Amino acid sequence: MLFFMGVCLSCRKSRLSSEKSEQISASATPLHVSVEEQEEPKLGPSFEDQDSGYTRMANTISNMRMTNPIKEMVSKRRIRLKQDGFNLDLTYIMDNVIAMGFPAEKLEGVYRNHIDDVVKFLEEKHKDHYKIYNLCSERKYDINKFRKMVATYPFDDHNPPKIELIKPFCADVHEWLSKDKRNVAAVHCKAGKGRTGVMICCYLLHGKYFSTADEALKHYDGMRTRDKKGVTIPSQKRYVGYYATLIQKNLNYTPVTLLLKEIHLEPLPACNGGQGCLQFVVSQSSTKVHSQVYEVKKGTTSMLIRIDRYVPLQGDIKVEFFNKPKLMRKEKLFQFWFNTFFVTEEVSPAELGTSDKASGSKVTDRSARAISCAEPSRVPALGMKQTRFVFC
Ligand SMILES: O=P(O)(O)O[C@@H]1[C@@H](OP(=O)(O)O)[C@H](OP(=O)(O)O)[C@H](O)[C@H](OP(=O)(O)O)[C@H]1OP(=O)(O)O
Repeated sequence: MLFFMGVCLSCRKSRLSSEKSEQISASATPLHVSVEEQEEPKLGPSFEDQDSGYTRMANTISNMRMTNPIKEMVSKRRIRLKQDGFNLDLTYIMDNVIAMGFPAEKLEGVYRNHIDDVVKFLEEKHKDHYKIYNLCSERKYDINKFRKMVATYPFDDHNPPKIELIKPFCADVHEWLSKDKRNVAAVHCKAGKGRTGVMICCYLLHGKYFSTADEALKHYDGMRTRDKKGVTIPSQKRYVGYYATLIQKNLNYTPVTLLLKEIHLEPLPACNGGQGCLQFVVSQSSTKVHSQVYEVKKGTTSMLIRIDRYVPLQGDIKVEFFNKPKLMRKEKLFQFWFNTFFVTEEVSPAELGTSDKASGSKVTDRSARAISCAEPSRVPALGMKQTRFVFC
């Protein structure tokens, strides 16, 4: 069985939301200069191009003192680059591979890397030899600031990429880095931690810097964060593992169709004091393909969900579980991603027999496959949720 440890998705209380950021005084401007540095900072060329009062207010020590602590608070345990007057949420994972936070514009640049500071850093340190990889599906910026050296491989926050996105990304980075030994790849998403880590780890496997997903993840986690918690979401780690499998076994990914037959849940989410309604939704390519609601009786500790009409699934599959109390809004409990190509564990006749007995039907298919996933619940008290999907 596969067990993955991860952070609780619901513990996101320390977020400095964009709404909050709008309340920060416009005099708090983004600068790359550290608090310690006493001389007047030099700003990047494109920053100076902006003829606004906001820009003119930028060069004061008090502003630096104001913004760097905010940036440091927002970047939490990510390792920052503090060097030569720069103070950026940016880390070298390898000599030529950088992970960094979103190059933000306007007021968001007060609490994240300001795009002009990132431009200035890259122009100063890697002039004509940098290429940016934007992984955010939710946002973009003016690529002219980076001389149009920006490639996008978008996917959603807190989710793994589509499996088909990984190889082109790795091939692109590899081609770029192979062109000139001075070239660097600067990869970012929003925080430059989870999604960035997934893709960088895949590249580290692709480039044969590491041979297993665990080694690549361990390297990334240690380089990017002080608490060694870089890629923490189990589904994201699972996809790094998938890419490692493709490389280790020299496989070409091809979509595989499986029929979803059963879902086993243990322990059961104890919603509403042990009873309630549990809904699960299965999606493929962002389209809902199956949804069921189950009543959970008090004292039930596990559940075997039999799918009456087997659901054909192919490729990247997302399964979400919700607590759906009557007359109240449903609440997401946890979710998993897996890809059907990698569902290879054979189900023993004994396991099929057990689940079969429960339903009273007869199963003769011995080539059934299964995958077990564990994901932390979004409701912290519910802990890790172990789910097993059985296919035929
Ligand atoms: O792990 P956390 O709790 O720091 O979550 C990160 C988020 O911080 P939050 O706690 O929501 O303020 C963080 O959001 P903020 O930068 O804090 O707005 C990102 O969503 C980050 O994902 P990615 O690196 O952009 O793929 C998130 O990282 P992942 O959990 O997706 O790895």
